[in-house]
Amino acid sequence: MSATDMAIPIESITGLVLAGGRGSRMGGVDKGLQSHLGMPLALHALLRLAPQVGEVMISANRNLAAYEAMGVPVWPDPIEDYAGPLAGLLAGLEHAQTEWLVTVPCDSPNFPLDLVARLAAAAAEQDAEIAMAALNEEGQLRRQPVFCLLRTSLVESLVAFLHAGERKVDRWTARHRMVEVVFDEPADFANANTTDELRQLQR
Ligand SMILES: Nc1nc2c(ncn2[C@@H]2O[C@H](COP(=O)(O)OP(=O)(O)OP(=O)(O)O)[C@@H](O)[C@H]2O)c(=O)[nH]1
Repeated sequence: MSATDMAIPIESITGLVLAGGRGSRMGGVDKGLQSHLGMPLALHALLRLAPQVGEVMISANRNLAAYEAMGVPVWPDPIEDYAGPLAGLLAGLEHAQTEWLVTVPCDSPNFPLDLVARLAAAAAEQDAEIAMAALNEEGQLRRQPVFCLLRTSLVESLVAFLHAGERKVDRWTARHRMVEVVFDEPADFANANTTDELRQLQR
């Protein structure tokens, strides 16, 4: 079996676009709704993710009607005050009807078309509960917690973690069987944190 064979059936994976952040490095705007090549950034991520999974959803905390207009379910964080991407992940885990959930951020429109297949193949091969992308940047591996496939049965573990006031992704994933999946083209994961970075994505 090649590394990109879908070892976990596509129908058993829900895709979640994380768009619930503060966007403070972009002046507090709703990043997912910023225009990129004529479409909201979050819609790019959604359209790229949809063929890789069985169903898709969005995690957002403001302008919910604008996200709902993208035609998929939209869930606000179940924890207030912008607890970070883990809070969006919790919304996804609570609402997904499938065995697996995969997340992508709204601000990274060019992620690989085989992202989910590669994460799923690694999770199945290693019998892992979590498969997380890691970028190989000149020999340094940098984990990408927002590009992550995980079993939805982890929901109770995450609820307990967040309700204990914990917020650090690494501290939570360390409690579970996790496999890192290395991607060698960091440019595929370029994202827009600032207005300048958004302009650069458009080149
Ligand atoms: N649901 C949810 N998503 C979040 C939250 N914080 C960040 N995200 C998402 O996680 C991804 C990475 O977020 P960052 O770019 O690090 O954070 P941000 O809040 O969007 O932007 P900054 O305020 O500039 O750090 C983006 O897709 C965000 O929308 C949150 O509190 N809830």
